[in-house]
Amino acid sequence: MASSVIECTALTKKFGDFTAVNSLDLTVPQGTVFGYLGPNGAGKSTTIRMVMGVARPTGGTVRLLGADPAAPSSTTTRARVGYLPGELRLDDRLTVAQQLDHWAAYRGSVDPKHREALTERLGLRPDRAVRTLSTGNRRKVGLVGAFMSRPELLVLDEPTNGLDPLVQQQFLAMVEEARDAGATVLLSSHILSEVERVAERIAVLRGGQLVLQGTVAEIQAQARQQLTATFPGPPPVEELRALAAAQDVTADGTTVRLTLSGPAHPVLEVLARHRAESVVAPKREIEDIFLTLYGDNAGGTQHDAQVEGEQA
Ligand SMILES: Nc1ncnc2c1ncn2[C@@H]1O[C@H](COP(=O)(O)OP(=O)(O)OP(=O)(O)O)[C@@H](O)[C@H]1O
Repeated sequence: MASSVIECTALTKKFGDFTAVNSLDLTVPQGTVFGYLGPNGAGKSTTIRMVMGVARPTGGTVRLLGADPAAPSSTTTRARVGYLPGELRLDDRLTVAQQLDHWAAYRGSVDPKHREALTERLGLRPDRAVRTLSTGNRRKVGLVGAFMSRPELLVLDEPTNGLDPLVQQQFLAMVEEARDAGATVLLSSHILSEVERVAERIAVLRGGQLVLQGTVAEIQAQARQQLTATFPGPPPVEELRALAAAQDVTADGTTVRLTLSGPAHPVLEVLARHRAESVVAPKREIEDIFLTLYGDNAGGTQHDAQVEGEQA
C-alpha cells in the first residue's frame, strides 16, 4: 500500500465555542491528486493551515510527510512541499522575480529553468512590480512559487480563485504534469468542476465534518445517469423495463427515457437491436451529488455567502 503523505486523525480546530474542523480523519496517499471540496466556510482553509503547521489543532493530530508540521525540525519539509495559501501574502515592495527569489531562498532548491518556464507559461512578467498586479496575477505568482521547486507535495488552497478559464486550464495541466512526475497534490476548491478533471480522490467537507470521501470513480458510480433514445417506431419499453440496468423507464411517442444504473451495455444492446435513431446521455453529473451534499446553509455563514456572491 502506498504510504500517506498527509494523515489527519480526529483533527479538530475550535475558535472559542465554534468548531471549524470537527474530528477529521483524512488520509492523502502518496502520488494522488486529492480534491478537498466544500462550500465557503466549511473549514477547508483551517484544515490546510493545520496541515502546513501554521495553525495549531485544538484536538487530534496531523502528520505531514511523516512529521509533526508544527515541530521546529519540520523546516526541512519546506523544500519538499509547495504551498499556496488561501490568503497569499506578497511583498508589495518587490518585483515578481524578486518575490520568487525570496521564496526560493526560503525553500532551498529551485530549478531556475522550471521557474522561468512556469512564469512564461502563466503569462507573468518577471519585472512587474508585485503591487501593480491584479488578483489573478498575484495568484499566478503564488502558483509559480508553489511549483517552481518541483516539490514532492503540493498543497494548494483554492488555487484557481480569480484565474480566467484559459489560465485555469494551464493550471490543471501543471497539476497533471506534477502528478505524472510522481508528486502528491492536495487541492482545495468549492467548485467540483475545477478539481474533477485532475483529482483521483475527493473528500467533501461540510460544517467542519467530512460528508463524502472516495475515488472519483466510486462517486461517479453513485451518480445516476439519464439516457434518452428515439426510435423509428414504438420504443421497446417492456424489454427495457425487464433490465435491471434500466430504471424509471418512460415513453413519449417514439422517445424513451430511462435512468441507467450499473453497466450500460445491456441497455445499449436493446437500443441497437431496435435501431435507435439517436441516443443522448448527458455526462454523469456528480455535480448533482455535490449540490445535494452542499444543501441549504451547508456550513457557510452569511458573510461567506456574500463574499462568494461578490466573486461570482
Ligand atoms: N481565526 C478565526 N477565528 C474565528 N473563526 C474562524 C477563524 N478562521 C476561520 N474561522 C471560521 O471557521 C470556519 C471555516 O473557515 P475556513 O476558512 O476554514 O473555511 P473554508 O472551507 O476554507 O471556506 P472558504 O472557501 O470560504 O475559504 C468559518 O466559519 C470561519 O468564519
